[in-house]
Amino acid sequence: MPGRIEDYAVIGDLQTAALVGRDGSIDWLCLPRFDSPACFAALLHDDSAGHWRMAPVAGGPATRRRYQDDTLILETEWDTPDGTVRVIDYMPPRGKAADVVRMVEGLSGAVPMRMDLTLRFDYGKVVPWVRRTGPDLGAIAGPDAVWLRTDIDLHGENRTTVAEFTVRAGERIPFVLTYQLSHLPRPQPVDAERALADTERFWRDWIGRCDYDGRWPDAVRRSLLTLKALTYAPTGGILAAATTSLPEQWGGPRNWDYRYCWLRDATFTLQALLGTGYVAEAKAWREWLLRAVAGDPADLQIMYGLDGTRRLPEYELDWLRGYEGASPVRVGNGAADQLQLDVWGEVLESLHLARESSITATDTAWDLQRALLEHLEGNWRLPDNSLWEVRGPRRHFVHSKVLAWTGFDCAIRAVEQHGLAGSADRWRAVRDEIHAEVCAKGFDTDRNTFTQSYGSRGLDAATLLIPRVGFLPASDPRVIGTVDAVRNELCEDGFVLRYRPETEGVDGLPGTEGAFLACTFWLVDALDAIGRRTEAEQLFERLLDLRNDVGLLAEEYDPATGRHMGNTPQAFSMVGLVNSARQLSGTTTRTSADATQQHTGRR
Ligand SMILES: OC[C@H]1O[C@H](O[C@H]2O[C@H](CO)[C@@H](O)[C@H](O)[C@H]2O)[C@H](O)[C@@H](O)[C@@H]1O
Repeated sequence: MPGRIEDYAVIGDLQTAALVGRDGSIDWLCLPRFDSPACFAALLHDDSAGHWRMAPVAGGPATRRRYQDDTLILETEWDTPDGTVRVIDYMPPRGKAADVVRMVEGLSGAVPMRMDLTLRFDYGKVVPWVRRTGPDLGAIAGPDAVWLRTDIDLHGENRTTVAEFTVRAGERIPFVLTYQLSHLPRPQPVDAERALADTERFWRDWIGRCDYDGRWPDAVRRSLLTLKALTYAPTGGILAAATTSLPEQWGGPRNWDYRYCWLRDATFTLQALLGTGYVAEAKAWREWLLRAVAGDPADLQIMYGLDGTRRLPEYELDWLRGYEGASPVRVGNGAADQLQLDVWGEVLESLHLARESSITATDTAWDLQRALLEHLEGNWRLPDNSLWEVRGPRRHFVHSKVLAWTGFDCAIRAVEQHGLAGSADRWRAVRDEIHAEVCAKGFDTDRNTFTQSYGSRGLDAATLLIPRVGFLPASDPRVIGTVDAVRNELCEDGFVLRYRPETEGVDGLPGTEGAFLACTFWLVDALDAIGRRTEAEQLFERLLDLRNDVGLLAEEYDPATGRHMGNTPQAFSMVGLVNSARQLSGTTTRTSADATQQHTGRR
């Protein structure tokens, strides 16, 4: 059975990622890309949907686990009555093929070990043919082939490949699993020791470029490494998370596929990367963005595939029970076809941010921004699905309008501060109109808080972002009132819900969900911005305590059970950690909000 969501660590090669449980089982792996069908899908069913366990014969959770320094090399150790053993898991930088290496190292005594390898292609549906070919074991079905190379004897048990062996102190026994399209020749397996050194060098070089010198450096570096692991290197696209359908509600049906590039999530990620020295990643993201959104601005999508693919049809995998029975398991994401007005603002903000930093402007980027503004000018009055991608009726969401305001604000500053050509006067008029409308229709004067949508009684954690984008200064009583309202009415045990789903049935789904970790980081930032530093720090420390043993956060947290919920590891959450740490450390924040504050003398 799959472990708790917080039991999983991630390893990856910037094209895909595997989740490794505390019991030594890889329960999630899509090959060859993040968004390919999984060949290990036990996470969403049970072992029979594919898994790869490497553990002492007695099994059970590891005694301790850690990443090797600032790398994505995972070390899992068991102390057993026979001795101590370590399994080192890593995915070397991608050469011709994807490799997962599991190196079993004896630390003391002689530990009896067992390996169980159950390969099931197409998310657990397809049982491959498994054949021994020379030193390799090949598993082939349809387009896919996976090869395992090891010197240890293998045998079959109930459609699972098993190895039983003993590892003695000082021994290192490698198992190398390699993916290849089935019509291609058997791949050259990597040399496990050399691949380990290459993997270590890659991550050390990468983290060596980090210029973060604020507080909580270990937590920030681990978050950055995780964000990098969620980057699809061939295109520069940034994923929301490595998994699909980990539930936001025990038992479902709030289960979604996050293995795609959301413009919103990636914009937040870009801010975290740019603010910590990773300009190359930000450049790659901008180029990805320009390619993905090329064409008619009316066709801008809120999310794309890793390579900019537009069609992401949502369907259900009815042969999988779902994580702890939370069904359905979904692949694809219907939110791709939604109208979410904030995305125009976020794209404009991220391109502005790139311009404000050391990334050279291009004519193409400015042409795109002008086209997006033109579209937004004609459409900002429409109701939409909001950043929360509600599946209920469209509404006039306050956050969507605020982000539309942000889009115009960024463009006006591009003209005023960078001398770019544009209709600043017209944009100023639209910006002011949006501002006036939001303050008139989206603010509840009786309760002194912004609401989720015009005329609604519901609250929305996204209104915590109002001071961040510079829509109102943090000192404005309406901002302070909103922060207090969120703190008092939208928190469970101090952790922030996105909104209360039960209010007005806003998202069109049954049931409720956990606390949203990104929103809780936004509360940290907002508390700090309004001068309540101690409260902000206390909440931040509580969030740090929610990280699992290897520093990862899923999307949500359930205060009732103390468990992670939702897809993992999630960029939104890890970004929240980085940005809050930066803010509480007083490190320079290159967001447009800062530019606004400098520009208008606010704060
Ligand atoms: O709550 C319903 C929606 O949940 C998902 O969206 C959430 O995740 C996105 C990726 O991190 C994020 O950008 C968005 O703001 C979140 O609400 C799901 O992808 C949607 O299909 C679903 O409607």
